[in-house]
Amino acid sequence: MVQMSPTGGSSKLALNNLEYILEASTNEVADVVVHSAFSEQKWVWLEDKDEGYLPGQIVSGSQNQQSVQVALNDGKRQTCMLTISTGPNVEDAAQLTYLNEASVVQNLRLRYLSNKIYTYSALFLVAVNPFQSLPMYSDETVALYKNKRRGELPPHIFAAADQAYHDMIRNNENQSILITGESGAGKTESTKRVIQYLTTIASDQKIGKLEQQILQANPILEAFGNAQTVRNKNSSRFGKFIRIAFSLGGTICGAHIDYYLLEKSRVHHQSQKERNYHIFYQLLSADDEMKASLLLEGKLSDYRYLKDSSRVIEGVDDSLELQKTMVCAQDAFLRPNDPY
Ligand SMILES: Nc1ncnc2c1ncn2[C@@H]1O[C@H](COP(=O)(O)OP(=O)(O)OP(=O)(O)O)[C@@H](O)[C@H]1O
Repeated sequence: MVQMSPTGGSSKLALNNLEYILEASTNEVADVVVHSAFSEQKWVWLEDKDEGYLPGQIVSGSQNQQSVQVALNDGKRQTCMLTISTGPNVEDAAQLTYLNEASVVQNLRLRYLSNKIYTYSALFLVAVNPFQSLPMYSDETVALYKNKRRGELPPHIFAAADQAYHDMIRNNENQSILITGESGAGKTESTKRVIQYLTTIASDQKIGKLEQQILQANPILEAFGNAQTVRNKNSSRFGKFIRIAFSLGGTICGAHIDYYLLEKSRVHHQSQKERNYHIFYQLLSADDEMKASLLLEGKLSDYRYLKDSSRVIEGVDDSLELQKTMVCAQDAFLRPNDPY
């Protein structure tokens, strides 16, 4: 039974990914607390003085309305008034009082809206793609996160990289960082930030700009393994396993990139809004001399594997990209014994 009381009170309800405060009006609910939806059927828990928690189901009401009707299992219905609250904002989703999909998503959303794109979820770090350049990856930020314990500073990809580095040194064990997410989520960007962090804190100054050397392999890998898709104009269509080797003293002494699972079917079929691998468009944008040396003739529309695809990527000049690929390829051939 739901207790009725003449005094006012407030309660919380998670609905449609928003957290509401339910306010009891004077002669309605008082100690009724609706905590959270626990399924997509808008089931809610109602706190009850005698029974603890009672399951109820929202039978009418929406975000735009002032109240919702909650049906209890004993057939009674209760009207609850709604006020939208801003909801939780915690650095670790594990700290949420009510752990359900709605409150986790709402927490990520609120943090994202104030440019806090990183949030812990117990052992994991969740990154929300900001799709804009945020001033959070400077050398000063790297220095700030160095040797810090988790929790001392806000969640950050640098904190994850620092933890892996120190666990390796402390336990003398190999460490792995798994970066996963759907296409366009920001995996490649996160990988670059991990490399940036490790090469900054663990490089021997005599060796030079390690980060640049490791990332220098990117143009050639991306030319042959990346393509424009509807989700990401520079989507990696292969998996990458990057191994960074450290000396016993903790400085980087080598790096190796393994690749796997190239999306081969893209070579012969692309949808109209997507492209084949960048390299094809880059080569066809080359000057006449280079095209002749590669026995390339004609335009994109003359090639069966390219003519039905999207042609250009907004903001990308394929001939400039070709130059970067060429520099990268020449570097690789000119320095075959370079450990990096
Ligand atoms: N932390 C970030 N800061 C700024 N922009 C970002 C960040 N992460 C991702 N982006 C933007 O989102 C775009 C897509 O990210 P990215 O290429 O890393 O995704 P991905 O998960 O590797 O995708 P795919 O699986 O398709 O290769 C990037 O080109 C970049 O513009």
